[in-house]
Amino acid sequence: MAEIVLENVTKTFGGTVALDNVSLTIPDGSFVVLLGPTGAGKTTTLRMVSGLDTPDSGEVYIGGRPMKGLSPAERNVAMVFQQYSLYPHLTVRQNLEFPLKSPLLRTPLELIDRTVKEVAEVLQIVHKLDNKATALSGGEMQRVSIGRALVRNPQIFLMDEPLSSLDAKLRADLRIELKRIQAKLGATLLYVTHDQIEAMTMATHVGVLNEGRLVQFGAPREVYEHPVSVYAATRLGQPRINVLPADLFAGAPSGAKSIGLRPEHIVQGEGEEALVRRVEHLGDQTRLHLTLKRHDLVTVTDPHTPLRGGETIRIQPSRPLYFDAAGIRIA
Ligand SMILES: Nc1ncnc2c1ncn2[C@@H]1O[C@H](COP(=O)(O)OP(=O)(O)OP(=O)(O)O)[C@@H](O)[C@H]1O
Repeated sequence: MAEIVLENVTKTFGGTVALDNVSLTIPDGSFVVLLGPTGAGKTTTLRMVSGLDTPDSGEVYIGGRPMKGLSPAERNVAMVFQQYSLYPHLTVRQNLEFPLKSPLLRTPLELIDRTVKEVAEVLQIVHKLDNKATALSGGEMQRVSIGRALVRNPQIFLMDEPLSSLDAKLRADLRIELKRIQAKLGATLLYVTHDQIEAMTMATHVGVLNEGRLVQFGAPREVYEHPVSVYAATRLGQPRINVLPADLFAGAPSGAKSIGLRPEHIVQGEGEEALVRRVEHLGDQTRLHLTLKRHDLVTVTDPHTPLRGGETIRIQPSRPLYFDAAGIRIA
């Protein structure tokens, strides 16, 4: 496996700057999740690493080697996309064998057999090896797509929203599976998602992109607890961080324009009076939707709270984050 380095990478399409001078080091064996809304530059970053596209300026290194001029095949990276890219007329076994049967590789047949078996075991699809790809469920098809990446034993895995077309239960199962596979192989994985739960649960590092610029890179907990800006703070956390005018509560430092309060960082019992608009019982937790001086906010509370809509409670911040007028964190 290998470290990936992007050094001052810029890519434009016509008038659109897709990546703006991005420098990023993806450590060997890490699971890096790129976060950002549509158009932030996530897929473009993957394409720069894969060799499907090339930077206008800057350089990509894999395992210390500059990648300029090297094709995707020469880079030894494997990609998994949101849409399964299986051959429908082939069996699962044939789909898994396919990447190894490239004449370029000249892989011995016994090795192909062994590798396919090992990968099928890891992905728990051994019993499906002789099924046609079309006879699989969506989750199984995506496992086979991931398997096609795994058999090649690449230096790097690049995954672009591989779980987003699956239902919630399968997504949750495959999240755990992917993390397990990555840990087992010690693979370097660069992963794009809109799903912040995937980011929090799988990533060793997250990279937050905003309009082609990398605005923060660090462990998910680090970005969650110490975001550099409102933008970075709102990328992680469900329910989202409450961003309110700083003067709603006493104690804001000078220059603070807004206060960021994670739902779990609101203490009940004393402080400002807030109206309970709605009590949302989710089973393992209960959310309170509150209104404080005409501002809406969400907090979490005891799952068995007796509170009901229409009541009032007192709240105050614990561990507040403060941001200036430009949204940059100042405290
Ligand atoms: N081939 C292309 N031609 C023209 N513009 C492109 C091309 N590829 C990307 N762009 C533009 O570059 C910007 C970044 O796109 P990119 O696909 O990297 O975003 P993204 O963060 O992956 O978004 P999404 O979450 O929608 O996939 C966008 O404004 C997009 O429209």
